[in-house]
Formats: sequence, structure tokens, C-alpha cells
Amino acid sequence: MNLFIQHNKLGINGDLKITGSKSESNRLLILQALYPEIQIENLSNSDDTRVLKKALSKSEGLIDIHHAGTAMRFLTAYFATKEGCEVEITGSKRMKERPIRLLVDALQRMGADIEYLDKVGFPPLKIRGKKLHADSVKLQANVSSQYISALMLVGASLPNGLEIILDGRVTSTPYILMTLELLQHVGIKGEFKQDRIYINPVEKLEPSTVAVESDWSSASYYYSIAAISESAQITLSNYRETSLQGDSCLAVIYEHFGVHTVYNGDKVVLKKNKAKRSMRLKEDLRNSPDIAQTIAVTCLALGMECELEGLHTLKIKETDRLQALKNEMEKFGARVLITDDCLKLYPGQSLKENVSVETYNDHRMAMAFAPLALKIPFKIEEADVVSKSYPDFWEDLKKIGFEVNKTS
Ligand SMILES: O=C(O)C1=C[C@@H](OP(=O)(O)O)[C@@H](O)[C@H](O)C1
Ligand SMILES: C=C(OP(=O)(O)O)C(=O)O
Repeated sequence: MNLFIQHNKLGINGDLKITGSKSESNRLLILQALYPEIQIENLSNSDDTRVLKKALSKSEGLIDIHHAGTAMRFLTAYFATKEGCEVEITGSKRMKERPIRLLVDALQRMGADIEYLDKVGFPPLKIRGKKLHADSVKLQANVSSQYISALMLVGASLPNGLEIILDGRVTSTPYILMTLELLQHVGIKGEFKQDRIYINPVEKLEPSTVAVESDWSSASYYYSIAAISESAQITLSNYRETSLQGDSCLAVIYEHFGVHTVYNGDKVVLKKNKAKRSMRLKEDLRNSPDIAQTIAVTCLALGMECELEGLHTLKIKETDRLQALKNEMEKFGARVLITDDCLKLYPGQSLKENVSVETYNDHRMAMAFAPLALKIPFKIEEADVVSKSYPDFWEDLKKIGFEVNKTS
């Protein structure tokens, strides 16, 4: 489905409730499968959460997790440690190009029975679950935090718990802290000190209910909308000032664009008046890679130069996001320089018209570009990709005045 998207009003007002965080949801589903005493509220309605939930109802046969990175990584650790399971986990064409070797190596060193069914180091995998007795494992920490979270999630179910020794500079750290805080919340003791994570063994938990906070990465598109509009007041429900999600740093970053965040009970209100904003932005996004595309496009819309660093994980996500950003932002007349971990944007004098934005099977390409319609109408290709994390995205945009129409 291709969409033509435009917005003719200058001011934006609205009240929205975004679905639950997919990162929190997917961690809690794994924990619930290990400890049925856990109840979950406000689970994400994303594809990634749906496929994970479905996979957890199986103990044998073929499992297809499509594009869901967390599902791939978390289920690999889950099934490897689940005695008696025998599954083949596969995914989309892109998933078969997303590396998983560091996690598989770590699990194999712990005694797991995992086999590559195609290319070594990549899905699909054949996993025969067994009881693992190892109590310590070392892992390279600078490629994806999801490998570390995967081991943490199963750590308490091992007879002796698990010590994870992190090698190299840790990336996407807030996601590791999120895992730790959720473990602690349901009653599992754990610690993250310097280069070591300890998870205590637990057989059974006290019953608990965990309410998932709404998704901050999805909120980023409204920060961008507020930043690009002349004036805005957008209220988003089910958010907390002290969030487990690292992407809540948006509230600080978007002050550079004149967007002010007010926390009001369980809501956040994004306010933009014709405020002062920075002339140029420089940010290190090593801790919040999922908002890089949003920020780059906000800068493009505002004609603002930016330099984004710490982007070394972007190449192995749903697409090579650095190359995809360069390709699509240049269609609007910008000059974009990329290296392995950095993006520099030099917007043109004006935004070029009649652009068709490719989305590369990446939900965040579609959603990050959408706010640009406040400046210039354009086409978004394969716009249904948004369902990976935020299926109601286009409906929610319509609620705040965007015109979104199917096109060829
Ligand atoms: O653990 C998680 O829920 C996630 C961790 C991050 O991945 P990396 O650690 O691979 O950067 C992030 O990009 C992804 O969307 C979700
Ligand atoms: C990178 C992402 O997801 P995953 O790695 O879980 O596929 C994302 O949602 O931006």
C-alpha cells in the first residue's frame, strides 16, 4: 500500500493513546512463559509482539518471526534453555541477514544445542532445548544489546542463575537496564556492575501484575510533528516521567527544537510555541538508536544541519538505516554524508517536490518521514510496514489532521 500524505494546517492539537512498548512487552512475554505468575497489562499490539506471543505457544516445529529482532534473539535463548523443545526459528529475508552468532556462540558455550540451517552466524536456527548448567558466560557487548537481554531473561531459570561478562564497550545500554528493572519488578534479583551482570536463580515467583508503559520510540514521531509545526499541543497517554525506556530522552533532545514536555499524571503534553531552537544539532545516539531516523528527518524539515554519532548498530537493523536515510533525504535535495557510525546532514535551500519515499521494509523509515508532510506533500511506499511496532500509526495521524490517502 502506497500513501500520499499532506497536512494543510499550521497548528496541531490532539490527544492520543499509543500502544504499549514492544520492548517491554516482549521481555514480559518471555518472563511470563517462564513464570506464569506474571500478569501483563497494556501489551503492545505490534506485529513483533504478536509473533513472539504466538511462538511461545509452541514447543516444536517451524516458527516464523518475520522482521522481529527481539523475538528472534529472545526466543533463541528461551528455546535453548527449555528442556524438551525442538524448534526451527526462521524469519524474513532481512532477518536471515541480521547476525546472531555472538548469542548462539555464548549459548553453545553454555552447553546449548543450536544448529545453523543456512548461513553460519545467521537465522534460520534449529534449536533442541536442554537444561543448561553453566553459571557464567562472556559475550561481546558492542554489537547488539538484545543478545545480552536474551541471556538475562533466561538467567533466573537456570539452576545457578547466570553471570554475564561483557566484553568491549556496551551499546544500547538503556535496553539492558530495562531488562534488569523488569526482572527486579517481578521479583528476580539481579545486578549490573561495570562489565558484569548477575542474575539470581528463581524457581517460582510471587504473583504480580505489570503495566506496560506506552511506547516512547513511537512517541518520537509526535515530537517531530510538534517540532516541525508552527504551534502544537499534543497529549499522549500512558507515559511516565521515570520511564524504563531509554527513548524517553526525547523530552530532553527535543528541547533543542523548541518542544517542551509537561508530565501530567499518566500523560505527557508536548508543547511547541514559536520558540527558540538550536541552529545545528550534534547528538550521540549510542543509547537510543531507534530515534535516529526521527531526529534526522526533523532536521531535514527544519533546514537544520545535524551530526548524529553512535549509529554503528543502524546497519544491522530492519534495513541499513544509514544508507536508507541518505538515499531518501537526498531525494528532497539534502546532502548526506555517512560513515559506519555517523550521519551528517546538510539540508538544501528548499525541499524538492514530487518525492516518493522508499521504506525498505522498515517501519521507522515510514514513520520518521511522515512528519515532513507538514512542509511538503509526498508519497510513502509500502506504508503498511508501520505494523511492526505501531499498527495504528496512520489512523492516529489522521486524528491530528493529516490527510492520508491511498495512491498507486
Ligand atoms: O532490546 C530491545 O528491545 C531493543 C534493543 C535495541 O537493539 P540493539 O541493542 O540491537 O541496538 C533497539 O534498537 C531495538 O529496537 C529494541
Ligand atoms: C530495531 C528495531 O527492532 P528489532 O531489532 O527488534 O527488529 C526497531 O524497532 O527499530
